[in-house]
Amino acid sequence: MSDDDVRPAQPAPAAGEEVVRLVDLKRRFGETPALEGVSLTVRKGEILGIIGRSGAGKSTLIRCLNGLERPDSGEVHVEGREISRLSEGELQPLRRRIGMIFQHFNLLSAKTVEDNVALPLKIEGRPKAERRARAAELLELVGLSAKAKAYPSSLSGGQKQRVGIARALAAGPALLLSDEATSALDPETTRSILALLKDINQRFGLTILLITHEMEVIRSIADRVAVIDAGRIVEEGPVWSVFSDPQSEITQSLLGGIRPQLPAAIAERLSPVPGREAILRVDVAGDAARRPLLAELGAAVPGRFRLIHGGIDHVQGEPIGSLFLGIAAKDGQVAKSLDFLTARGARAKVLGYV
Ligand SMILES: Nc1ncnc2c1ncn2[C@@H]1O[C@H](COP(=O)(O)OP(=O)(O)OP(=O)(O)O)[C@@H](O)[C@H]1O
Repeated sequence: MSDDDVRPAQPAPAAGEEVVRLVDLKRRFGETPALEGVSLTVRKGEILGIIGRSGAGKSTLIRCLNGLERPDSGEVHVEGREISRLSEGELQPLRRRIGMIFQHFNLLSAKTVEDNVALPLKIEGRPKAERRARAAELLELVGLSAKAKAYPSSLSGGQKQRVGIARALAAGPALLLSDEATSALDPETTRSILALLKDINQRFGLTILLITHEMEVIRSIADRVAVIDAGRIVEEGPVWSVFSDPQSEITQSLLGGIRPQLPAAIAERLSPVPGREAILRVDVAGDAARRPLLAELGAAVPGRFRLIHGGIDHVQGEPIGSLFLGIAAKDGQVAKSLDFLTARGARAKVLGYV
């Protein structure tokens, strides 16, 4: 299919313009605050990941964005238009500017794959021939042309989500909202669906806002990440930057599974009382992660040290990493090593002693 096919039917904002802007969004359910003043923007062509634990407010945020929920206060701008006070009738055309994909796919079981994909166009009253042609193009895009006449029950989870993606793109949306779209899929299928989303984003400049509770999803495809906790955005920034230096406890905890951790056998023996060997955590990003830091440390600071665990990863093409070092706690070697590593742009701290 050509680039024109996924371009929105109405004029879209210029590159870098805000597709979504939320301003101080608040929503309570009785005594329960779901959103406590959320402000964020999504710019054209970017993939913003919103991550948070269960109950953090993610679904409420999405529902405010597509007009299914009205905030108590604050503003929801989609393509420059404030939508939070619009009537149902006024919301209908705007909802077409937002495609959605869901954890459980939400396909109609009594309709064929191609009819599911064409459904948004049928609702718009577009002619049958156009619907057929568009469904065929989209099914080709998601690699499912052979399944056009099949019913959803005969598809795998990954195939169902591909149909969901094709359907979400049918009306040429300005924004794709992904609500835990890979949470029900196995890791390999998850990777293929995320690769498809990234491909669509890069080829057509489609703006994507994805909601997830998995950092791996953010790491794979998002440009920016916003961490939501108890109805507030607690941290936001480019993915590599947040991953390399997470500020909030919740972000650190969400990253726990994918950042190197001190091996349990050593963590259990760790003591705050200075002993034979100091255990250091050294976090590096950008230039500090590109240099031969350990060789330089060995040459600059005399004494014995060992690499216990860690490595360098690449996120959005930026090297970031965490290293755990054991350094002999004598002759000032620990203090000299800390000074040296800090001067080289690393973040180094003593976790304890063994
Ligand atoms: N309709 C509702 N009535 C009452 N409380 C609600 C309602 N919707 C959400 N809440 C509450 O608001 C808070 C935020 O819920 P929300 O569903 O937005 O979180 P979430 O991050 O999407 O969680 P999950 O990942 O489990 O879906 C929770 O405390 C939830 O119990």
